[in-house]
Amino acid sequence: MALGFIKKIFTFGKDTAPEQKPEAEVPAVVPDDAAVAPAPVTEEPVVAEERDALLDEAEAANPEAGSHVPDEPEPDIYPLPHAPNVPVAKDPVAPAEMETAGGPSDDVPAEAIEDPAPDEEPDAPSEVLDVAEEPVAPVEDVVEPEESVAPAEEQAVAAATENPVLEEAVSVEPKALPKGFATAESKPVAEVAAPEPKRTWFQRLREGLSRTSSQLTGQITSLFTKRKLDDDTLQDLEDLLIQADLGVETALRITDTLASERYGKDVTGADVSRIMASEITKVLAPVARPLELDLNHKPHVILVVGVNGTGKTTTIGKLAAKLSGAGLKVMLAAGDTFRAAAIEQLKIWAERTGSDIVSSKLGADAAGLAYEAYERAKESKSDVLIIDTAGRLQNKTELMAELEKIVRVLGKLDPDAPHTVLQTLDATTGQNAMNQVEIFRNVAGVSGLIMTKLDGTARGGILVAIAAKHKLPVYFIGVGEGIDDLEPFEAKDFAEAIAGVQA
Ligand SMILES: Nc1nc2c(ncn2[C@@H]2O[C@H](COP(=O)(O)OP(=O)(O)OP(=O)(O)O)[C@@H](O)[C@H]2O)c(=O)[nH]1
Repeated sequence: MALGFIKKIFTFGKDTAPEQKPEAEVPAVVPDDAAVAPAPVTEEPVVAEERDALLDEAEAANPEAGSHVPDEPEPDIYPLPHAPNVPVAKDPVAPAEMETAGGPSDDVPAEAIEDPAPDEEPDAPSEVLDVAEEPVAPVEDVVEPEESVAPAEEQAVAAATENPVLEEAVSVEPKALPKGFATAESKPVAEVAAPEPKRTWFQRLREGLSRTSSQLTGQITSLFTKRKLDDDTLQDLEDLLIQADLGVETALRITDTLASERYGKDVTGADVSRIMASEITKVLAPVARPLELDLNHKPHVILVVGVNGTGKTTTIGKLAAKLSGAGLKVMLAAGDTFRAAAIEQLKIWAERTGSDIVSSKLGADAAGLAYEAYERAKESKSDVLIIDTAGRLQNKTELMAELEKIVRVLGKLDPDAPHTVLQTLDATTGQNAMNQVEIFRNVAGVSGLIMTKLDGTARGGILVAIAAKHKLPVYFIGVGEGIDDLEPFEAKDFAEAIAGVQA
């Protein structure tokens, strides 16, 4: 086992092991032990100049972007342990609790950080701007110089060498990706842990989609009761499928196949469900793909976008847990500078998952924060940088312009960055998800999707219509609020759940 890897794992000391419950107060994100506290964030003049020039250039390209935020973000970096085999806490604080626990910062009026409901249009509150324009408070969280970490590191290495349990714990290959990810070189994904009993999440998926499936199968059964398959029943069936959000294209695939097999004959609900499942699987199979990481990039940058409340921050936490659990060094960037609670929430996820985090003040320039995060991730040789963004509605011109600016700034740092632009879709949304994909695809170049909340009262049919139209990869599905409730997307499972076919 490489000594260097052991050192890497224990660089930040076991005092900050991820099992620790986060304190209610925000500073709990930073290790208590002064010996592992982070180094003061100092801005090198050359870097600052380059950044400012780049941001100015990006802003000149689109003056609307970032015009409401201050020029100088003040990123704080919170190096946290990233021991790959240290189990992460199973039951994260529910985000609602997190918001309460973190609470708004004292200097921010409560109304400035109110989370707009998903369907509301979040005007940038003037209070947020006021806060952004206030003199910047001194950096609260300080990074300890690297040298001071050495004794703890040595102790940890010694402990690992003496302790067979620890030694075993650090012996897993750091680059074994979790299920659902792949690298360009090796598409097949190695499973790093025994899979959870499939029943658990699959059952939740089925329950979530049961509203769609039971309604649909009930209507189909009554449609074909004592009726042979003719043009009228086919038309009625097509209407039902379209009402279930499956889209015209897939509805026609299903009715065509049914007609070719059983025209003029008796048809049962089971016949239709079987054909539905089969045709939906054909539509979804090409998009059920692993999230491919190009680890030559260091960092591989994942930008996470989507409408408010679709599950961006939670999904980032779940992804970070999978990646850091597999030994990858992960950095998170709290680019949702619009909402104080979102920053606190991401800090908690960083601590839980042993990821590093870069954050800035509420209302800071998100593109500037993305720039800083990239630089920090590069310096610290992070494998993956995941950037959270403010939830925004697609009709908010200035907010969408800000998102464009983030993409442009990252592109200047690495022409291929962001390497993945992930959009989260809320499965309870229905048809509106289609518009969301169209618009975010144009603005941010969305390269893949994650559908969340499939454990709720989901309306998953729209994912089939989106797959048929956009053919964007669907990497994972969210089936709960917990850290492990993110599953690789499987076309057949999903299709059968929608069609109400028994597994
Ligand atoms: N049941 C369920 N809830 C989820 C899932 N994913 C996220 N949530 C919940 O959805 C709510 C919103 O999630 P967030 O991660 O805060 O969403 P966001 O997109 O970051 O929201 P903004 O910060 O407002 O833009 C939270 O209560 C999450 O716990 C999921 O897969 N299932």
